Amino acid sequence: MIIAIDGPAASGKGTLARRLAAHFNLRHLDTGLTYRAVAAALLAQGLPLGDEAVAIEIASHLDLGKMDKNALSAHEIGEAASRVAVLGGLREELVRLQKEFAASPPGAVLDGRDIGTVVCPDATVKLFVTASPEARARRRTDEMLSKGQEADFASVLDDLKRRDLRDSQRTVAPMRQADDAHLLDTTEMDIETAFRAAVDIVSRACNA
Ligand SMILES: Nc1ncnc2c1ncn2[C@@H]1O[C@H](COP(=O)(O)OP(=O)(O)OP(=O)(O)O)[C@@H](O)[C@H]1O
Ligand SMILES: Nc1ccn([C@@H]2O[C@H](COP(=O)(O)O)[C@@H](O)[C@H]2O)c(=O)n1
Repeated sequence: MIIAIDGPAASGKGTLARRLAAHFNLRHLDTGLTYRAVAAALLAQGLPLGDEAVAIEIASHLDLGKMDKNALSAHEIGEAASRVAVLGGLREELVRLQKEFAASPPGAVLDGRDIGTVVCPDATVKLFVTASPEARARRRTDEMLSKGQEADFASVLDDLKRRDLRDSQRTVAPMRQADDAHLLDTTEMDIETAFRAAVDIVSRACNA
């Protein structure tokens, strides 16, 4: 079984993907980390984020099992990831790795922006998880504050909106809801309610 989850930044897709993977005994890949890992390596080497040849080289050596979520979670790395994510050749290389991951038994949950449309177009079930920009900014601000980081709601909201616009308007594999994806709007749902709704969608799709 493959569960494809897409949605905008801080919509809660990663939280749902992790919990669904545990619930259905599947492996999980946060594909955003692959873009973040490449962006972080370019930043660390002081190279321009548009250097596609080096970005592809970095991607070709990426070990999906060694991506450090904590180290890659910084706000500025998310912004840089969204800039490298417009590079078509880099996407080809990362999508190749992501498809390989998805193809290994016993199945997997992948979350990102183009899982239902490009990486796993034949997924067993697809979810497009969203929430209002304000709800997402509130969640991200609270998350940053709880980690002892500085966070200002208004600038987090601006950053989210800018990143969503870039992700949905790029030419290659823009973020969009696949035609056959189930929309899950979690604006008014807490994590538990959203999880139960997602399990319900997946269970019904599997029994259909
Ligand atoms: N339904 C919800 N209600 C309240 N908070 C939530 C909900 N879902 C997730 N959160 C919280 O919101 C924050 C963002 O969630 P998460 O990291 O899962 O989003 P994401 O879509 O994977 O983000 P990104 O695209 O940046 O990786 C986390 O702190 C998470 O605990
Ligand atoms: N399948 C994907 C996943 C991510 N991206 C880009 O990476 C950025 C960071 O992703 P997070 O999920 O960790 O926030 C994101 O803004 C996208 O630009 C992508 O293009 N495709």
